[in-house]
Amino acid sequence: MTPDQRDLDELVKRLLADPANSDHPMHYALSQLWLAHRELLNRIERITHVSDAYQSIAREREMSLAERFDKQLRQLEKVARISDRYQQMMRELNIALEEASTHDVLTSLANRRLLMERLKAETERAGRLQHDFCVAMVDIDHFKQVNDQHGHDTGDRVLIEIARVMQAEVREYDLCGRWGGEEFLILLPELDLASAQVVVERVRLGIRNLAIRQGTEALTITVSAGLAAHLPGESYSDTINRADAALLRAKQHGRDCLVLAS
Ligand SMILES: Nc1nc2c(ncn2[C@@H]2O[C@H](COP(=O)(O)OP(=O)(O)OP(=O)(O)O)[C@@H](O)[C@H]2O)c(=O)[nH]1
Repeated sequence: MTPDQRDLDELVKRLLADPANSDHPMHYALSQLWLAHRELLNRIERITHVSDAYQSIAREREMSLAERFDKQLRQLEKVARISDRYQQMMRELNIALEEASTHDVLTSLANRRLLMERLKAETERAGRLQHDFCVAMVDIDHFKQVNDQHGHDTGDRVLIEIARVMQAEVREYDLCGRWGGEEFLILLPELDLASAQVVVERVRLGIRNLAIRQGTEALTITVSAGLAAHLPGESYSDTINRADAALLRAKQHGRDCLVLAS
């Protein structure tokens, strides 16, 4: 509708609505004309709408086969890209979930669950292939004092640093894990007691040499450790218990040392 038509429309509406014109002899005729006019406009609008839809369908039909094929191909590519992104997201989520369920959040070391799985597998392998393996229990000395004197955040930093040294000092196929609060377990496959002792001593001295910065001072942290070689036929819990008993003796001997299990 043009602006002039709109003005005329408004004027007729006002004239018909004005009570002063209700008795005018042309009032009835004008109102009938007005209704007919509105009806006509509505019909034109509907026809235009249908015609637009029809033209768009006709345009689609006129599209060449190649164009339609291209369009469908583009749509398929889009769906494939979305699906690729979705699958990548799912893969990343799975990796993150796997990592969270098998690793300690603070130190990123193996958690107790992963340690137990590997201990079980190693015990079975040792039984099958007559391989040796050793277990070391490593516990921070007087860690409560570190927390009490320097705060929990510093305590956490100490745990992270110790984990880093452990990882650096063991071999690639050894597994370090956080067994409990300030207690760590090192699984040393295919090593006899004497060779495992060398590795665990290296870890112990590496931790001792850490010198963790705390304000102007450098904290010296020591650990005590107990080491046990898995005996043929024994369960991994028994091996851990013997390593734990050796650790207790290390604590009783004044800490900062490694004791071999009997
Ligand atoms: N900062 C921090 N502290 C922890 C965490 N887990 C356990 N601890 C602390 O570790 C300390 C362990 O204390 P204790 O069992 O008395 O052992 P300790 O002081 O190391 O003494 P010994 O083992 O006998 O040498 C407690 O103060 C716990 O709060 C942790 O994730 N972060």
